[in-house]
Amino acid sequence: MAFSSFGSLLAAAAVAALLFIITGAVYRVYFSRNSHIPGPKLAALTYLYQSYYDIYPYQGQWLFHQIELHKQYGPVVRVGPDEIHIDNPDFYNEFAGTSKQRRDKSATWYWFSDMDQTIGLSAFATLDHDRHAHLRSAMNGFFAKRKVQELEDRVKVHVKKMTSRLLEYKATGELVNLLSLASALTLDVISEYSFGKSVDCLDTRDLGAPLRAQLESGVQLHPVARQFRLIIRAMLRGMAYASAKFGIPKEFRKFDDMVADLTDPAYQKAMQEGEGKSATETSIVEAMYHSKILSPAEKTQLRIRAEAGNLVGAGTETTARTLAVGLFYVLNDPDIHSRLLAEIRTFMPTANSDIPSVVELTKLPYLTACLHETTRIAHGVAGRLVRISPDKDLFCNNVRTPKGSTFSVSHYIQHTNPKIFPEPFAFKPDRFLGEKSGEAFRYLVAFGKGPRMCLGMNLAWSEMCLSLVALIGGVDMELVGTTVEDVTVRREYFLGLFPKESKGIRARVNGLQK
Ligand code: HEM
Repeated sequence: MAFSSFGSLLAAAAVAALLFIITGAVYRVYFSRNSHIPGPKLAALTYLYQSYYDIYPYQGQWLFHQIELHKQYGPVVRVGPDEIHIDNPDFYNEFAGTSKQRRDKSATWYWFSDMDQTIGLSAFATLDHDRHAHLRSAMNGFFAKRKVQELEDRVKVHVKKMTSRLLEYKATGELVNLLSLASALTLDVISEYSFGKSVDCLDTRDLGAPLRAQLESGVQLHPVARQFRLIIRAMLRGMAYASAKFGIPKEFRKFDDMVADLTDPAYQKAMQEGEGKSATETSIVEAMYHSKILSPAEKTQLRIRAEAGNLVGAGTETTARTLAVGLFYVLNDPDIHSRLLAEIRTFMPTANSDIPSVVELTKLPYLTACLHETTRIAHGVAGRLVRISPDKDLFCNNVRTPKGSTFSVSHYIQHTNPKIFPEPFAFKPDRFLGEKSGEAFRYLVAFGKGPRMCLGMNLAWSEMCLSLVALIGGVDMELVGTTVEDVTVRREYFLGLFPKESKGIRARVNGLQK
């Protein structure tokens, strides 16, 4: 008798659980705040729908699936239980917000937010609009145009080293991988900017390949961590604990450990300098330590380390990929190459001449157009950018995005819109020249807009501009066994990755440029 009543109790509990799940599912799909938005029912039901394209059986394919969804459902699509994706270039400013139009970030997407580990305490990972603005204001000055110009000679030192390094390939006859070279440069520059000391990848034989591999495999964790947020957060915390307590498993924490090792001396130096130092700081660690905006709790070594780590993550592959893709397209088209070289020669008469300043180079219209077109076609940030409007509903194509809901846009989709950028997969710098260029400029958003736009835009521009001029003006090289496919984004992990089977952007160096 007791057995049978226990059995009935179990059965009743199972029925109740099932009813709960079914009711929850029906509510999610048909009655929740996003139920009026068109999209696949499965996506409305569970984020596992995204994982199918992001993790298994497909990998890094969600971006491309979104394009298909827009073809089927229109410009506003429900792509998750609480996520809406928007493909309407005229909506971009609404998406980005302003200092007064608040835009939070979503905890689902920014799974690492608030963690002591990784970059969780950085401004980038801060969900709340106002708190983000406060933390970011302590770094704005260091990345402002004037400060980047002031520190331009530092970038030039690395660019010159890169050029010399490239010329060494002539002597050995070995092919150079231009993406590895560009990544070495950007890592060297951003580490010096962040910590006051470069990691000097350009001095290593493999151009810092292990460090790059860490960064590339790190980004591939994101879709998994978004889906299994709690598990991955717990694992990372556990690893940090195990690493601190037993010194293992360090393998998984190389990047964090490297950032910690680099932050420490810069932080100690700032501490020794004491409070109230004037604004002549030479690293972001120092600038933040001496910031008058941040409170002592916001200046702890742990938090400053998160900011510095984020800068290394954000400032390396984005810029390196963009630069390498730009180099590919220029070298791949003899007309573009000779037109650009002729223009560079007006400011840099020989391969051995000094590299002009970015301010001077801004006067070269074709170079500037090549750089704009490069940022469009390279997709430095290919994945969707995600926001929440906490105070107000937003409207796009008469569809309401409820306040509090997560919504996203994708630069890749905007930059390959054929109505704005005809023949979007062709490299055409001329679209950024002349009277008809207004439209292209209006919709070019490579660095984002609004309060959360790229912090490192001026630095990235300076690195790319000086490098393109130094390499095209200084080195005679040709592509070998590299096609457009090798620079085409085929996998998206926020960064746009090239095909797995690609052998890289390879070039032969013939010597100094004529
Ligand atoms: C071509 C190169 C680059 C591109 C295309 C690019 C693009 C972007 C984009 C689109 C965002 C906005 C992300 C979002 O809305 O969530 C962003 C944010 C950011 N970028 Fe860049 N970036 C580049 C280079 C750099 C460099 C060199 C740095 C180093 C300082 C950097 C640092 C950052 C930081 C710190 C953020 C977060 C800003 C915030 O949340 O306030 N980026 N970048």
